[in-house]
Amino acid sequence: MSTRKPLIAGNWKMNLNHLEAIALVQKLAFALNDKDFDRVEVAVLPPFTDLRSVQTLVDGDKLRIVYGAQDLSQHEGGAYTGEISGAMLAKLNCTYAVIGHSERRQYHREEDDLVNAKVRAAYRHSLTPILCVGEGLEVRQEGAHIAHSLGQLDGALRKITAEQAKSIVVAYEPVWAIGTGEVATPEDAQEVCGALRVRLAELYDTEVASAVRILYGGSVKSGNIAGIMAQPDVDGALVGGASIDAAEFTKICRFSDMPG
Ligand SMILES: O=C(CO)COP(=O)(O)O
Repeated sequence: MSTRKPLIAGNWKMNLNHLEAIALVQKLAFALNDKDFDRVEVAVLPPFTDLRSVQTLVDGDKLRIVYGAQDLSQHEGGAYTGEISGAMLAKLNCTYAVIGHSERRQYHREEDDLVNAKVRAAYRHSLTPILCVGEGLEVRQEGAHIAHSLGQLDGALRKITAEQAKSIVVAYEPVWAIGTGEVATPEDAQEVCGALRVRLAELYDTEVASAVRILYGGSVKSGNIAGIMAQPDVDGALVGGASIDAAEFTKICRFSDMPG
């Protein structure tokens, strides 16, 4: 039995303004209790414009929900119009920063070098990266999904020390399962998550490999979370669409009560 605390993280993507963000976090705080937070770490990942409001609410009401950003700049500051720095996110007490999400790789042409630079920027500001890896449909059909995901992991972790790597969160998100309703089977998720953990042991050591939390993401719902969480190398979920529905996200956080 692993000692890794499960993490259920809601990636809101480009949904909900700051007022809607407050309403959703309030609903989650009302629905979830101390027993839930003892069992599972619950994180929300709202748009940048919501973070200050979420921080104020979490601080003011001493909520046990943690939060983070969906991206950050690799730069420290200066003439980078439209970018948000790690220092700015750290000042808002963000715990996490999502890095290398497939939507950024696809629509913003983020490659492994940039992803690596962002991972390093996150560590400079004591933010925990939620590093996303995962293959598209063609790669899966060729049977190259493991090599592809491991390649993205290798690329992202260049120059990252064992001490740093120990705290990273890796999210395996097969692109063909994102927002499509096409969920990978629990065995598909385990196959790649297990391979990612073996690679962490090769890149570092077994201490790092057994400390790192590896999440699955892609059409996670209350109806499929239990089977996914039953896999030995899956330590949580990165939830998209279902994370902006308070009742549904609450059920996902209570995955141990859901039918498998
Ligand atoms: O991309 C995802 C989370 O980062 C998954 O999105 P969906 O849960 O909407 O498929």
